[in-house]
Amino acid sequence: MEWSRFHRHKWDQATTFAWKNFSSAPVRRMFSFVTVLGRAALPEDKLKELTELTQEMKSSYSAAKICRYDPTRRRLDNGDYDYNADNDLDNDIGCIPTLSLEPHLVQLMATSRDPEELRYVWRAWRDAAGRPLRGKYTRFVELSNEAARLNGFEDAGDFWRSDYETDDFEDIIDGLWAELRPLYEQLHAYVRRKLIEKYGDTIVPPRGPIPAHLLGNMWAQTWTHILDLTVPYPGRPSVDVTNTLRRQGYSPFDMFRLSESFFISLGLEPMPSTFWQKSLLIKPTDRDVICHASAWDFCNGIDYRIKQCTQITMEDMITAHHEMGHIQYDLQYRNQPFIFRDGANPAFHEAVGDVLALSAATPSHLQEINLLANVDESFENDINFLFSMALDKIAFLPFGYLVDKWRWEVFSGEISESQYNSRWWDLRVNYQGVSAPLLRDEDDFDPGAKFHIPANVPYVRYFVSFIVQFQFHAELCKAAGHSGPLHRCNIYRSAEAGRLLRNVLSLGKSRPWPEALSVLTSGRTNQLEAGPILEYFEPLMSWLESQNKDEFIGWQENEAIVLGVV
Ligand SMILES: CC(=O)N[C@@H](CC(=O)O)C(=O)NC[C@H](CC1(C(=O)N[C@@H](Cc2ccc(O)cc2)C(=O)O)CCCC1)C(=O)O
Ligand SMILES: [Zn+2]
Repeated sequence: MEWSRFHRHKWDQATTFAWKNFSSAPVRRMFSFVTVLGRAALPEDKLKELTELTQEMKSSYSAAKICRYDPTRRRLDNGDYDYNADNDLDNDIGCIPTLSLEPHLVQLMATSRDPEELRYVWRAWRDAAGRPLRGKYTRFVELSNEAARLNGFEDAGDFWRSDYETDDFEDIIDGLWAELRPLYEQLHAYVRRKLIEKYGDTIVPPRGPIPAHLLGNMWAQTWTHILDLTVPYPGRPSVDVTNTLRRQGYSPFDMFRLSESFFISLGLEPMPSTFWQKSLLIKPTDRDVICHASAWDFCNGIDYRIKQCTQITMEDMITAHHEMGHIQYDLQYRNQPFIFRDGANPAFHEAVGDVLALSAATPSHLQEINLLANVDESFENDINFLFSMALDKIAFLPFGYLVDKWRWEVFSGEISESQYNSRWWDLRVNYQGVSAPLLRDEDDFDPGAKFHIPANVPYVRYFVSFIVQFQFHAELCKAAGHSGPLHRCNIYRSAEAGRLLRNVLSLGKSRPWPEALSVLTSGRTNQLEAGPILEYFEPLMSWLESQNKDEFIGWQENEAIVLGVV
């Protein structure tokens, strides 16, 4: 409470100045930030309630566990799992919940190929993590909106969108999605066909949405874990180097050192020594921690840490780059005035690590660091690589878009409490072409089963990051003197690329992000553009269109197969 009283005092002081007509633009900019108080603008008792609510939701989500799948358990006559059936543990709740999201359920959703087990895990997680939050969330929305209004915003969504400093932000996002949707639909149609080959068309509808439990991820947000079921040209060296990492005895520490060496190769900052002493890179066995990876700036120019329950997988190697990208950005703007020590906009902060990972994940780079046997640059290998990148970067786009579309509409009141779950599934079907594998109703709270909703972390930053990171990639590749297809570019060891990146990141939030984009592109543009990501995936797009020529592109909602319907 101390901090908010201090903050409020500064706020009272700052708001007494007629700062809006100060002559100096940087000073005006500083005042525009320091006068936004956020939730501390609430009266003490409501601030306390909101803080406690957020904490309760976060810890409830992080502690959620489910029981092991038991195929022998009785079934209801509609084929549904009987959650109340007694089983050999014959205690009153029928089982002891022992499986947590990380690493157990992440692993199960990625590796199980049993639709029944997947459907059980998918539902049990939502029962354990989402349902209990429903009531709390409504009160949370009320208090968040009250705080936003005290800061002069319409509602909490308006407050969040103000980070992008443009009043037509939603139109910009809609426009980018419209440009990228055709590529997403081609990928969706191809993956659906492959899943029909695996599971049959009684589970996967040939002209309908894909059931969410079959896509290798608890939220169907990235599809990299079903690469084995969908890879265009099987039997070639896999770009998923998980097994090689394990065979070579990589530790979590080694994976973070690998990521750091990429940053250093560009002339960027090494991790400070305290980073290696104080980061938590392995899930502790003696206590419950919030395993959702995170990067922390302790705002003293010395102490920076990552918390990640690291598994030895390619996914976690990429995540290590992502988290270290946050720390690198923190380091690059540490000499800015405190109020400017932030990303030019939230998406920039999310893009940094992913930009380096775009180079680090290339087959040529993986060969260079002995994680991949010699892979010839054949057409088939190119398509396999682009396809695996699309399962991450393209599959994610509609999800990255719809999470905050849902939240903005809840904050604005367009979605009332009685519509939380039905509107969530409207968006999931319309934008993602993904459906619930079993009947859902308003006792469920499926949005709550995704970390960022109980943790109150905005999400559209990832949608924008997945687009802007390709703008960064294109410009850094140009600076590195790359010629040839964009997807083969690897900026490793390029001092020129490093210098350009440093020029952008060191600005922090001192200039509006269009100016940072202008620095990145040497004045060519200051807008978010889908061109680079479309250029990167162009070879895959034409290949998919030829593969899909007899395929039904898109999905019809009424074709959805929803089990649990008698
Ligand atoms: C103090 C604090 O909170 N710090 C911030 C960072 C900062 O603001 O400085 C922070 O650490 N945020 C945590 C969050 C973690 C992750 C995440 O949530 N990812 C999204 C979306 C996504 C999916 C695929 C992908 O390749 C990239 C992103 C998800 O998992 O749905 C999980 C692993 C990856 C990133 C993060 O690092 O962004
Ligand atoms: Zn991030």
